[in-house]
Amino acid sequence: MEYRVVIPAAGQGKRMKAGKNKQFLELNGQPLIVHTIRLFQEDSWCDQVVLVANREELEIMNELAKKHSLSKVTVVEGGEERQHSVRNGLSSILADSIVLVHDGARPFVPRDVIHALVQKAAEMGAVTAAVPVKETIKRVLSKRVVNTLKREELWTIQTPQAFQLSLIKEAHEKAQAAAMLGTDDASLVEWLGHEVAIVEGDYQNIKLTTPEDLLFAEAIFKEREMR
Ligand SMILES: Nc1ccn([C@@H]2O[C@H](COP(=O)(O)OP(=O)(O)OP(=O)(O)O)[C@@H](O)[C@H]2O)c(=O)n1
Ligand SMILES: C[C@](O)(CO)[C@H](O)COP(=O)(O)O
Repeated sequence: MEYRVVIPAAGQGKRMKAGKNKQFLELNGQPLIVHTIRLFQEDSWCDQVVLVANREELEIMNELAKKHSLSKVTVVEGGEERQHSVRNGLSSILADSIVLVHDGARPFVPRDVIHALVQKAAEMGAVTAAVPVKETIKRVLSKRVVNTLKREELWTIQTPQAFQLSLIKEAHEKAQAAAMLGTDDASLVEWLGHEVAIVEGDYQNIKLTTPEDLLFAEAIFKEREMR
């Protein structure tokens, strides 16, 4: 099977407090974004990697791709919010196909999860990786518990999310026209009224968001080296 992937990497990484875009943080000897791109560069099913970068980082991203022989990469400019960055990335893909959207900040997604998503998207049009919530989740207002949610119905949503290109483009265009902002791409498809399937992801598929996530990342690299 074939797919393309859009990788939004045009954030600021403010919560990481690294003083620079976290995509450039060195992890296990290579920048975070290089680890993430490699997942797709090395996957024979992947035809193209659309890397979305900040305007002032376009050149450095192109240089990184060249230096690390990431030949599938095309770099495009990002936007104000993640959603705008993904929309820009999608608009650079013309031929209808299966497209994945995957955060630049998630370097650990396993290949079998990627392939399961591609297959499910071909069948259903829209699918996201997710893992069951492990903790008890309560709704809280003004530091008072409102109620306890049914844990068996709660899933933590990850990327990749996989779509038929025409469907996710329609969702993004309509969301843009209605000024609707979602924290992920699947929520725009839900908002259109289209069903979104779940493929079981992986608890190691963390998003590097805050400084303690770097400790978890180091541990995952170590564990993988020992396999
Ligand atoms: N305008 C934006 C904002 C985010 N992203 C990307 O979307 C992914 C998930 O976002 P997040 O982890 O929130 O990254 P940042 O926005 O960089 O982090 P922060 O919110 O802490 O500034 C990241 O790979 C980030 O680079 C993007 O391409 N364009
Ligand atoms: C897309 C995402 O990674 C799914 O968990 C997440 O919603 C991104 O959210 P953030 O607000 O950019 O951290």
